[in-house]
Amino acid sequence: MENDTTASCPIIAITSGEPAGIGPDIILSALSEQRFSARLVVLADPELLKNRARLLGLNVNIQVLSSTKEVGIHEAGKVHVLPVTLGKNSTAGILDITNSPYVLETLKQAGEGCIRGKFDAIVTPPVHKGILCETGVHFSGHTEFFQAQCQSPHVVMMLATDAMKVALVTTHLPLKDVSAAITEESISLVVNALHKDLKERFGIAHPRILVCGLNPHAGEDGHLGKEEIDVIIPTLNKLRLNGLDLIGPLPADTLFTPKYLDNADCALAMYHDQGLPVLKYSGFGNAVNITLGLPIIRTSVDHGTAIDLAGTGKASNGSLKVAIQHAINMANNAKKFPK
Ligand SMILES: NC(=O)C1=CN([C@@H]2O[C@H](COP(=O)(O)OP(=O)(O)OC[C@H]3O[C@@H](n4cnc5c(N)ncnc54)[C@H](O)[C@@H]3O)[C@@H](O)[C@H]2O)C=CC1
Ligand SMILES: NCC(=O)COP(=O)(O)O
Repeated sequence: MENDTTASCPIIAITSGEPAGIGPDIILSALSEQRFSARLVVLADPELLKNRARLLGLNVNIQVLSSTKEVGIHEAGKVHVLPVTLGKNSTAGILDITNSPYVLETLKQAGEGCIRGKFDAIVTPPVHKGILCETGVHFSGHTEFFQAQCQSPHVVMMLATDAMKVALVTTHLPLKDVSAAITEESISLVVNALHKDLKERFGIAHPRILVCGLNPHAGEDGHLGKEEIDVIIPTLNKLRLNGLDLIGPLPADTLFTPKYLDNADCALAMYHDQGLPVLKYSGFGNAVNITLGLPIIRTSVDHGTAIDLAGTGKASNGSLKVAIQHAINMANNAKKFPK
């Protein structure tokens, strides 16, 4: 019976994130404080976790495994680790380029394990994009990393709190490049992927999506920008012919008000800083970041590496707990309704 229960629990891979950031701290505290109904395995250097637990004064039982077959159902205070070796001992709060290959290796192993069915989902604590880029690789985010690894034609970044969901047409793009990236193709791919996953992964039978304009006042009839008239409105009209329930484009400053949000399932922003500040204002510390459109399940936290808090015990683990729980729920749903 115990074995049946164990086998039916999803295996969730948790990467360590940037070793000098708060990733190790929040993994240790979250897995100590709460029991999750899943087999959790952390891809990390065991010494990093042991050192950080000592620094934080956390009494955690860190068990190093050689295979996922050894992972039992999570118990509060126990951390199962599949070892990945750091380039160099990491000091909390001090970024070191020597450890960038380690960070990328944890992501690579997590993605490969998920693609091969060894893991049911990945949860990623934050990485520091800058220190990864300094090795010469272009790393703009986990979203794009897993998109490339899974060879997915298009993915969608969506952040969610209990109160709202916000998805993005463009992800980590310099602002000067956003307008050119708002095309019929990009909007259609994102809207279709979002609609599909809201139905299949979130059980929303008829998703209603609010769509932001790009310009102030959604272009004010073309007087404050033409992207709405030239691209966004015609594309939404075509998508509506397929039965999609799309409201907009609405001016982003009024879309994010209860009148609209209370009557829709998700808001779609045109770019990162149009949508995410609102979401973070409403629920920073308790939101989840989910990559839609991948063949695998990936969730993440709503915050960055918070280098200033690493090793201090002041980092909140709220978002990581929400990200782990979402990954478990999505993995259980995927088992119930295999594609
Ligand atoms: N999922 C990921 O991998 C993400 C990575 N990042 C990366 O993180 C790095 C730092 O980014 P910042 O813009 O400084 O954002 P940040 O989220 O690391 O820090 C912003 C502020 O929030 C505080 N904060 C962040 N997380 C907290 C937590 N769990 N508990 C309490 N306070 C918290 C920090 O102390 C700081 O004052 C960048 O390299 C960025 O690219 C940012 C967002 C997500
Ligand atoms: N603001 C969210 C963010 O930057 C996280 O990006 P990703 O690493 O999840 O792609």
